[in-house]
Order: sequence, then structure tokens, then C-alpha cells
Amino acid sequence: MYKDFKLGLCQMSVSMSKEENLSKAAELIGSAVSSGCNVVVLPECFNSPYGTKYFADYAEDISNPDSPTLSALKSIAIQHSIYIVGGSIPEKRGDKYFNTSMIFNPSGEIIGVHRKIHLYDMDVPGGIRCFESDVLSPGDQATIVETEYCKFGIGICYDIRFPEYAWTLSRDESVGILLYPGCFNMTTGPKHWELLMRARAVDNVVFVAGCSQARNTEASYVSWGHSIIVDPWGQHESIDEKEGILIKDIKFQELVNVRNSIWNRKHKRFDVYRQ
Ligand SMILES: NC(=O)CCC(=O)C(=O)O
Repeated sequence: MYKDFKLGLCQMSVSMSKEENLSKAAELIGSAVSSGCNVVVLPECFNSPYGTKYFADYAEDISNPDSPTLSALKSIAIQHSIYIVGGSIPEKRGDKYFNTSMIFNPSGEIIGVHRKIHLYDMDVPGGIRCFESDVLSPGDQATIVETEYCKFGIGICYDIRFPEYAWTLSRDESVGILLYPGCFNMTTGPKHWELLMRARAVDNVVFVAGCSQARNTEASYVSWGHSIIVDPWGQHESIDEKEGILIKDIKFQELVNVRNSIWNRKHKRFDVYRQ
């Protein structure tokens, strides 16, 4: 059911130029592959600055196989023969916009498309104020993709705050890892990013990874960074706020050991819980 692999999270710095962002993604993925990664993840909004004012201008129609980001990621997946969780991009679909992640297999085929389910609307006095729902529509599907290593559960950033969603993904035993492209900010990042990633790992006895944009203090939305990989014990490795790659061997014996000794997955009391 599980096969070990090497995971690389590309914490990239995103600029105003889509072209530059696509070449940066190619460069970082190339470095991750040189270090032996079989699965590489990009951040939320990796081809566009994060922010509702940018989404329409950077959006792509992914039903068109020649759309620039889709075709770039497809070629990179084929070139290196790896899985790519393509962060997310603003997607235009009919007259609606979504925050969308495309997942590619080593043959360059799209094996999953996740549209962010929980839109990030938040207003913290003196801190972050963001209303994705001004522009975006929410996705309505839980996304699980099948790979030769295990099934991956996919969420985007704010989706991490919802334990019900993480359980929806990880109740299938063959889901060994939850992957969240993200872009927390300087208000909630320091307080909640690591906490939420570790909580979801321990709740579900699963690996969890959050791949952030690198911090750009010139941007209108300043990313927290600190891409992170958590094991099923809740132990984590992370990097700082700068551009870089976090690499870890994902070894499933650890997951099996914890599931065999801590039984919270089996002790759930759906007869007591209320919706
Ligand atoms: N882009 C996002 O979804 C940000 C989520 C976030 O920062 C949070 O606190 O939640």
C-alpha cells in the first residue's frame, strides 16, 4: 500500500512576472530532483502574487492544454519523471475564478485537480484582512490522487484549518500524506501555521506537508514562509522564511508503527459527535 519516497517542498519567491515565476519553479524543481526527490510541491499561487486584486489578470483556463502554467508543469514532470503537486494558480472556468492545484504524474498527465474548498475570508483588527470570496468561488470536491507511493490527500492553505476535511481525506487508509500548498501571512503564520500542520498529522496519524511562498516584504500580502513536513508522531522539520527547498525521506514504517500503537483513528465516536 505504501512505498517510501523523497519529498521536496519548493518554497519559492513569487514576483509580478508570470514568466519569471514559471522559470523559477522549473529551476527549484530541477534542484529538488538533483537531490533525489520523486515528488515535488510548489506553493499556493506560485505563478501570481497572492491577492484578490491579481487573480483575474493571472488566471488561466486549464481546459486548454496549451495554457502556460499547465504546459510548463507538464513538461517539467515529463523531463524529470516525477510527481508534481503544482501549488495553486488562479483558474478561470466559465465566468468563475477558483484557486486551483493541478497534480501531475511522471508522464505529465494530470491525475487530480483540487479547487480550494474553504475560501480565505478573515478580518483580524490590526492584522490581516482578506476576502477571497470577493473574487473566487469555492471548490466542492475532496481531492485524493493515486500514486505509486501512496494516495495523496490535497488541500490548499486555509483548507488546513478544517479537521473534518483532513479526516475526509485520511480516513482512506492508503492516504499516507496530506499535501497543502499554502501562503499564510505575518498575522496568523507565527501563531497557527506549525500548530495546524502538526495537529492534522496527529489527528489523522498521517504525514502532513505545507509548502509556502517565500517571504517578500515588498508584496501587498507578506507570506510567513516556514514550509514544513510533519511525521505521524507530530515531529516536524521546517525551513525559515527565505527561498529554499525542504527535503525529507518519507518512510512509511513510521506511519505503520504509530497507527499500530495509537488507535485514535479507530476510536472515533460518530454515534456521539454532532454535525
Ligand atoms: N491563503 C490562505 O488561505 C491563507 C490562510 C491563512 O493565512 C490562515 O490563517 O488560515
